[in-house]
Parts: sequence; structure tokens; C-alpha cells
Amino acid sequence: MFVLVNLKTYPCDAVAVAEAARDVDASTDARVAVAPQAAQLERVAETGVETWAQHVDPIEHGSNTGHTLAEAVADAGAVGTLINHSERRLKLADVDGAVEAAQRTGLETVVCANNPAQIGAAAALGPDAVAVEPPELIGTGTPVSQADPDIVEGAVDAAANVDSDVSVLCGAGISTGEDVVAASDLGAEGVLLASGVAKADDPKAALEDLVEPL
Ligand SMILES: O=C(CO)COP(=O)(O)O
Repeated sequence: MFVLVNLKTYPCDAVAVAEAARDVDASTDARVAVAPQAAQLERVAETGVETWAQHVDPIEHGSNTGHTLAEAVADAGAVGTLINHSERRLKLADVDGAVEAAQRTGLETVVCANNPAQIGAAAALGPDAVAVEPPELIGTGTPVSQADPDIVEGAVDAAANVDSDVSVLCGAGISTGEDVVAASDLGAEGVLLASGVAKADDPKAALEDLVEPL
């Protein structure tokens, strides 16, 4: 299973979480990665943890003030990027452009979507993976795998119908190893989570708990 920890803009110590994730990754068969804010990518990557960006823009080098360039993200040490997170939504044409920008620089891509219909559209753009996250469950601590298992199974079917090479993650409210196992049982190949680790008193213990049953 892929455990991708999105630090959003939570006031956590990104380097400490990254070091914990690096150590937990080394102790399990699961793949553990961290997505910090763009300004923290380099410091996080220096810990040796697998580092992801939270977003890239559909742009090239040039006059794009305030945008995030895929090349800059890759230079800072990221190996992948989220695209179209529910908190950073893009128009469909811009999702397509962002996937293209990421692929141009060799970044792995996870395109986020709210529901199975959008997952089908996202999968058609040719990312490495898609992630289904019902916005109403994000940050609630109620796991999508429990509250809305149909949406996970629907996303797995929708992606497979479009492109069986696109893997499916699920997210929203995932915070325990039990939630990760439930996600896997529903057909997800990974989980995308944030508050369960970024807001935990002990992020390392939270990460250990997530991968413990895997
Ligand atoms: O948005 C999410 C991950 O990208 C999910 O957030 P929570 O894990 O806090 O519900």
C-alpha cells in the first residue's frame, strides 16, 4: 500500500514528520511519502523521505508570477505531485495541463477527484494514479472506507473502466491501520491522508499505527 501524507498548511514540523515517515517507510513493506508545502520541499527531501508536491501549475518556464513550476518542484527534490486536490481545484483543461507539466519533468502524478464520475474523467488524462476524496469527509476523522465504501469501490471500477494502469488511492478521515486495511479491501492501492498524522501529538506513532497491519 502507498501511504501519502499531505501536510497541507498545518502548523506541524514538516522535517520531523518527514524523518518519522522515512524511518517508518524503512520498517514496513508499505511505501510512505510526504507532501509538504512547496517552500518546504527541499528541506523535506533532504531527510531522504519520498517527497511529493501538493500542486503544480499547467505552465512552462516564463512569465507566470506566483505559479508553481513542475521543474522547480522536481529540482527541489519532489518525485511526484498531487494535482486538483479538493482544496486546490483546477479546471479540467488545467488538470490536463498540470499532468502534462508533471510528466514533462518525470514527476509521478496523483489526480484527486470527489467522486467516481470525476475519477473516470481524471483517469482519462493518463496520470499514474487517481485519488477519491469526498470533500465532506476531509478532516473529519470519519474514514471514507467506513462512511462511504461505495464511493471507493465505485472509484476503483471507474478508473479500471477507463485505464487499468491507473491505480486508485482513497482519502478523507483515514487515521488508523484499520482504515488502511479497509481501503485495501475495497480495492484501493493506497491512501491519501493529512490530519491523522499532521495534527497528531506524536506523528511517528500515528504513522507506525497506519502501517502496523500491512
Ligand atoms: O485531504 C486529505 C488528504 O489530501 C484528507 O485529509 P484528512 O486525512 O485530514 O481527512
